[in-house]
Amino acid sequence: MDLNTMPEEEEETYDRHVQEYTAAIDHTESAVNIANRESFERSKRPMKERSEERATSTSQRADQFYQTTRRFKSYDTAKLPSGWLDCPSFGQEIDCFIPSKVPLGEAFNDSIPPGKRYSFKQVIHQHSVLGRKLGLVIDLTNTTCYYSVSDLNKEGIKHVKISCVGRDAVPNSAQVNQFVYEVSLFLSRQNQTKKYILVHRTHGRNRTGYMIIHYLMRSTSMSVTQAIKKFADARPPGIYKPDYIDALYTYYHEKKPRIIICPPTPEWKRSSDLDLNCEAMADEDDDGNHAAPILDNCETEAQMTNDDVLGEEVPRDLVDRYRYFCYQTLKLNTQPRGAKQFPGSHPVSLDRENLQLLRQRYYYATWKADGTRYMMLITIDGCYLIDRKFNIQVDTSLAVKGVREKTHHYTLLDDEMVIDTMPDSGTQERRYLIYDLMALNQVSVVERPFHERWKMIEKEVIEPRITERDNIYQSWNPYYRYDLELSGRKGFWLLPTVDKLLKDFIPKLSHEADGLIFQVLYLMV
Ligand SMILES: Nc1nc2c(ncn2[C@@H]2O[C@H](COP(=O)(O)OP(=O)(O)OP(=O)(O)O)[C@@H](O)[C@H]2O)c(=O)[nH]1
Repeated sequence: MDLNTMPEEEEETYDRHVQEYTAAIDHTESAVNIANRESFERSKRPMKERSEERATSTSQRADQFYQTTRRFKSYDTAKLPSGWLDCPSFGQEIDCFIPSKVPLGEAFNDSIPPGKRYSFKQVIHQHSVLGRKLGLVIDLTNTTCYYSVSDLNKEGIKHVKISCVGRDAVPNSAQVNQFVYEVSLFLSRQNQTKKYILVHRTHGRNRTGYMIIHYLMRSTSMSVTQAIKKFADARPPGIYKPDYIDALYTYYHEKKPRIIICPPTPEWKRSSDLDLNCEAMADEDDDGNHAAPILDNCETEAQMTNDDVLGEEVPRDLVDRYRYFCYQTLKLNTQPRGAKQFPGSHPVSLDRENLQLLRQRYYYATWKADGTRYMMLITIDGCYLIDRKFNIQVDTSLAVKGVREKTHHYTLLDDEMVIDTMPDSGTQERRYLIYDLMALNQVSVVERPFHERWKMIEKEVIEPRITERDNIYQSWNPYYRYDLELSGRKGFWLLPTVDKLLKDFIPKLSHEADGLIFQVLYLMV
């Protein structure tokens, strides 16, 4: 196959334009001679070099061709997304990703000179020439008017739409999570043949880069700076909206180094943003350089409450999968989609009838922190909060992957979210007080005695995180803001020391306590 071969329907128009083109330009060497000479020289070079050269020479020819054909036919480019025509079609591969501008279907042919067309027919063709097989297209535009997915369906390429609404906003966490989820799902189903994922918004820079960088952050140990650079190298100039870059640093708890300079808006985008009066025009499916809407720690401003809705929505499939995992971990029988009720254990009141339980078992005591209970599921894709109604939301202010060599995957904790009010300043801070561990890296530990589980919280969750924090500070990523992670293990006391707990400890707490909890240590024999 050859990149120089256009898909069938275009051949006729293409040929006609080529004839017009060849007639219009002045040649000192005949076309046949040039073709023969080039073909001879090409045959002497290695295969890969040849196909890359073909791609370049095609685009050079297309450019010349476009300049010339413009003289013969006028194309109504006003219908195109601004800057689209001159924006390079796609970038280098980044692992399995190919960042791309939006392919435009045949309905746009009257607006695009043949050499500049970029529909899915060309996309598929061009990548197959480069030896790449597309398996998935992730469309981040907020419209369906650019192309029909029928060409993709015919080729067995999956199409996923994640509509990124909102001119001013970086994609929200739900959209980011859906992106990461779709990619992970796709990759987990790959067989031997590597298949690629084409990701596009309108021009394939800001939102496209933002999403791909999120995936890199969660699946590798790169820092934000490294991931931003990797994307920029593959798809120059990379993300050029400062707000998007800031949002990535905020999201992954990294301080932005001073040397990070946001590239200027590319020329092809700038010139298209000016109307005939040289006034800046608004984009139809892209956004301006507005303030980043989310993720800054605005919590300090508003008064926090236990009833605040924390975290952001996650895709439905993921909710079902995580619910089912909770049921399996807690050894409750159910079908994958039958997990509907919150499965966590619940204390019973210490009434007259239950008092005898204190004689049958050994207990630890702890204060009943007055907050909101969440089970917390840590996966490499993020930290999920599971509330008493069994809703599952992702919380971006909690531990996130991207800075760790090794992270928890499917570790399930039980905790109480409390709001601590600092005695001196009166400022509020959310804290997650972990009081139980149900699964450690996919393995259920509910059948182990509580004192073992409690030790495991310290050994497997808290201590590695502290070590990691120290490594992060000392080594390659001194910018990671560990202080934004607000979790700790809840303290437990042996029953004989309850008096101390009541008189000394509880009065000094920075949050409310409304009683005591007795936790079974093990049965008395
Ligand atoms: N199991 C357990 N629960 C705790 C602990 N600290 C606080 N809690 C909270 O206490 C709740 C159980 O208390 P109950 O009074 O039986 O239930 P409740 O009425 O839903 O709780 P509140 O809304 O806090 O009044 C749990 O669901 C947790 O939210 C702890 O250390 N262990």
